Amino acid sequence: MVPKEKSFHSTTRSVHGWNGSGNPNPGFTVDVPTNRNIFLKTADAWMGGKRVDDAADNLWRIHDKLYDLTDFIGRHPGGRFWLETTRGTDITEAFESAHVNPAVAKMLPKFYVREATNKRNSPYTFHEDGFYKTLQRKVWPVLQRVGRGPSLKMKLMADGQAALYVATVFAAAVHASYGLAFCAGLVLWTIMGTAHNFFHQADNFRMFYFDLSPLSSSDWRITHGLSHHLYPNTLYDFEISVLEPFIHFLPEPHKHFLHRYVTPVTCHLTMLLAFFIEIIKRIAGLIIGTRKFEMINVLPWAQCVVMMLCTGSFQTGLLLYLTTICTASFFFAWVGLIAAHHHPEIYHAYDTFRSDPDWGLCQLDAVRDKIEVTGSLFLVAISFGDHSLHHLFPTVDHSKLPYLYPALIETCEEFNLNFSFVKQKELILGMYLQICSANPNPKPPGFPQIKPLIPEVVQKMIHKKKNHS
Ligand code: HEM
Repeated sequence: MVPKEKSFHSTTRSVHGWNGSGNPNPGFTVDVPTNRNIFLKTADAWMGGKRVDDAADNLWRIHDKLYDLTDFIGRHPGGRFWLETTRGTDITEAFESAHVNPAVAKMLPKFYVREATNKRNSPYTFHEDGFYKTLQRKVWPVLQRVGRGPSLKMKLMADGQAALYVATVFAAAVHASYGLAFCAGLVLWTIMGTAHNFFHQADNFRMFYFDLSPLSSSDWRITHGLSHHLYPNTLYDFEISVLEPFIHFLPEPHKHFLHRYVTPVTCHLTMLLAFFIEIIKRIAGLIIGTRKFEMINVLPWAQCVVMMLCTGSFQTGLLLYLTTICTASFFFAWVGLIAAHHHPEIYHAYDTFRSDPDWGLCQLDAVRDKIEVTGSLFLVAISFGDHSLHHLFPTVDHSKLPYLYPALIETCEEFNLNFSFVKQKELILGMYLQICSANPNPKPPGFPQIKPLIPEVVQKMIHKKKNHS
């Protein structure tokens, strides 16, 4: 039954009020994630909410077992951050997707403490004969051959973008040129896409290129890496909740008409100002003590000061900097939102949930890949291409993901899944349609049983693999 209550301001009420299929967060034991609808949505608040919902004491939960990884934090090859941050939570999805190497799971018994007494909050499964574990087994020999880390081209691209950004910022400041400040913004947008590839991996200096923007790589490791990636388009996806009330992607049956028909226009203003809102949140967090000061977060201010010093004018320097970050903000947000996740045919909370909650299948339900960028490392990096594979193997460098297509397509065929790419224009239109949508999809998610769209570069790899075997 669809609730009669209409709510414009309060998603708490709307989510609580939903009674269509019992739970807008199907499969999860918690109906509305703790802290989902608070005013100041931050990475720390999301993690704190998950700690409450997962109830893993002060330990780490993987499947139905609790582990104490305290002594392993400093020795973790992926870096301290991932384990330090996730203490007290269920890390099943993070653990399973971060490590393709089967040797890693064999280390767990050393840290075993006891069985968990409560049911896992998350519905996702990782059965050995399920889609994801089957795919992982096929992918592992490929990764052993090609490696998981960045190629030289990927590293040079990231370093080149960073150098170009610094040069453009200086040029804009020296010439007091708004045109160059706009160009600096475009370069900043591209570098953020590339740096995103690096913050998913073990600690490395290139992930800090992301902090050239007013966004923080350590926050994004949580809000993007641990939230959006592991639970895409669900109520646990921070990248959905943080946009509310400015952009509502979930097809809530009682969505206010302003959210449906006005925000598809005003969302562009939100995209333009998104970085500002982050700056304000960051300052607010520092003032009220919910955020710790990190030296790296000084980078954006330093750029602003450089622009002021070079132009000799507070106002001109500030306006130049604002031009740069508004440009980066708009392109990063818009390209991100049309990249892969939003279309009424892509799974979102409230839609009918699949009957087999294999984590890999649920990832494919919430992602679509655009055909146009496939095969170009630069376009893939700046526009979140190869996105299905990136979601399935987030710690594998983007330069290595294309090698995994034959294994993905083969596993999809084995599981009777008609994996297909889509055209970019469908995802652009889909993003706006999704904002307008208040009709949960009654069909279980999946790919349509029509001729799949596979780019030529991927077809060639599949043929090559078939010829080899
Ligand atoms: C929140 C959970 C975790 C996350 C997000 C995470 C993340 C990562 C990342 C990003 C890497 C680098 C990947 C690479 O080099 O390909 C890594 C490597 C590794 N992690 Fe974790 N990790 C987690 C939990 C654990 C746990 C619980 C263990 C073991 C008890 C573990 C053991 C390892 C090992 C052994 C490696 C090296 C793998 C290899 O060289 O093949 N990790 N992890």
